[in-house]
Amino acid sequence: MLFHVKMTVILPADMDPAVATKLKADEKELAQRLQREGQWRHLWRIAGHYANYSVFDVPSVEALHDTLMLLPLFPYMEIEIDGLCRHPSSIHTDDR
Ligand SMILES: O=C(O)C[C@H]1C=CC(=O)O1
Repeated sequence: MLFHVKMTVILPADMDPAVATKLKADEKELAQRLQREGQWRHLWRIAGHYANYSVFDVPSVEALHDTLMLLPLFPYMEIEIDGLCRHPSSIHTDDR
């Protein structure tokens, strides 16, 4: 199942910079692993914002929820999710 996910990161203004740096490094490591494994299909920065648009390919809504909760920055994110399905006018036949 494909999901379009918008993640907006809001770090507390008084967060220790060293803690923020570690969280971002851990997040990057997991994000890159999930991309290599194929669950995190797309990851795009939203220009001008500490936010991204992502596409996840996971077996279920529960799997998406569990994956997002693993993200080190999850406690500092606002997340919006839309389920995706094929558009009847799409010319791409190689996707689900
Ligand atoms: O930077 C972000 O958008 C938040 C998060 C998503 C992937 C990652 O490495 O950090």
